[in-house]
Amino acid sequence: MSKVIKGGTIVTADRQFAGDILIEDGKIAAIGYDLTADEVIDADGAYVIPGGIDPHTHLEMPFMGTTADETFESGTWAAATGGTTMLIDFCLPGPDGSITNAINDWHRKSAPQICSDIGYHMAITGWNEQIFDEMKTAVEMGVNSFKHFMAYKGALMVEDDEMFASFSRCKELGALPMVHAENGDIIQELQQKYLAEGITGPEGHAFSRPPELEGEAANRAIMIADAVGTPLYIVHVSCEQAHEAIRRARQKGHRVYGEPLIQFLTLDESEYFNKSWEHAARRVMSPPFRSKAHQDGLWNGLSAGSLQVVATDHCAFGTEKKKMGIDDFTKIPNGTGGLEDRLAVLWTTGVETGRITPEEFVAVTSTNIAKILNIYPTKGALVPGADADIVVWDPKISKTISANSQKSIIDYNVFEGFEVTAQARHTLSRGDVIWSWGKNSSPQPGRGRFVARPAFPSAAKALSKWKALNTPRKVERDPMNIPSGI
Ligand SMILES: NC(=O)NCCC(=O)O
Ligand SMILES: [Zn+2]
Ligand SMILES: [Zn+2]
Repeated sequence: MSKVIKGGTIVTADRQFAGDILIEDGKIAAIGYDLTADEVIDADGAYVIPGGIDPHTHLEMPFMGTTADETFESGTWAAATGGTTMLIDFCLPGPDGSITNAINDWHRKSAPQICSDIGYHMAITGWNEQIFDEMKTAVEMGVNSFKHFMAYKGALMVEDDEMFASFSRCKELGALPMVHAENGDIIQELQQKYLAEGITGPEGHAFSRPPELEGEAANRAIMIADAVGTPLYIVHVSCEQAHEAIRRARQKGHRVYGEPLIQFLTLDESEYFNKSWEHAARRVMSPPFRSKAHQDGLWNGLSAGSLQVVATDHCAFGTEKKKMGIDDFTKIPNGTGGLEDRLAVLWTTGVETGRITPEEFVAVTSTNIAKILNIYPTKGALVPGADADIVVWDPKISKTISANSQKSIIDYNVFEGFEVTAQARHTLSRGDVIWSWGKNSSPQPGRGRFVARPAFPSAAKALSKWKALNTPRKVERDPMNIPSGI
């Protein structure tokens, strides 16, 4: 059965125009005027945008001795109700260290639960021949991005030489290396320092992870990627120190991408000084929320193009699990929520204020990451042939964000009380309407699909060519000009 989305203003990453979108067999069949179909979806007075893609989630993440509460079912459903139609989740190696087994484990967990499409990044948390070999298999399984934690010493953290080896393997395979950029060694020292001083509350989390430690690690990761000759994606950029490193690298022609979180654009470190332990602990994530002084730079980066993607790092532990750190902030499971509210909060604080345009909104919530991860234009685009992952985005539907009414499974919301002035009137995933505002939509677990991502995004190919032209070469000397040995 064909559908047509009629009467809306279509917004892509580069323009806005009035038009209709015809959908057939889960794909966009045509974009034009006065199109007809079996079913009409009313977009009158609304925008029509590509479904949001959130490239940074940790559903059911085993972490810090527990597991994140947000499931693949509740997480993909909450995301869909907020206009996000694809998540990219992080696979973590299990006790056997196998990354291919980890990918299959994530398939086993996610497939029966997801109501919309999913992709994976693979975490590299050590280095050995098995990982070297299995990275090739992972790429063949449709995972073309590999995450390196420079923090979480003793758990997920890798050393510089391991990153160099893994980035080199990424280059060989045409895969994208990603980093969590914080100096894990110094964080551990500062954690012990503040605990010894009797600071055990969530404020200690912020004190022990100053922005300088993120900036240093961002510079280090950029240096390693440049030495190898590969692009680099820096996740959850929170501060000016990291953003400045990215700007400098990009001005030198390095292909470095930066991903601020919707939380970092709108919330700040004062949350950690709240007198309620629970309020503060619920907001413990890494890197921590920063002072307001950092927010303007992140916003400017989105409109200037030095930062490309707004994500959420949705890693949601309920309050009961946060209490694991009641006497020691280093034991508070790190992570907050955000995937349900990312688009509405960014639209309200960004587009409605004029900080970003509707086109930039589409770019940073969908199109840019689709290009970076090599799934454009199947995803992140409104063009014939693309998957019909589409949102009728209604700027006149407003709501007050609250844990009491959210679809997310956890018992709090870091955006509690935010008045947002835009919502998904309809969310379509591969042409199926999976959410409609004001209707009693319910999740359809298992209808989502894994989206395999081919390797060799164009940036990696271009960089390889340029590096090959400029690589250091042996100087051929006439033996006559070489002094004989003494
Ligand atoms: N970010 C966070 O606090 N938790 C999730 C794991 C990570 O991304 O570092
Ligand atoms: Zn991280
Ligand atoms: Zn993360």
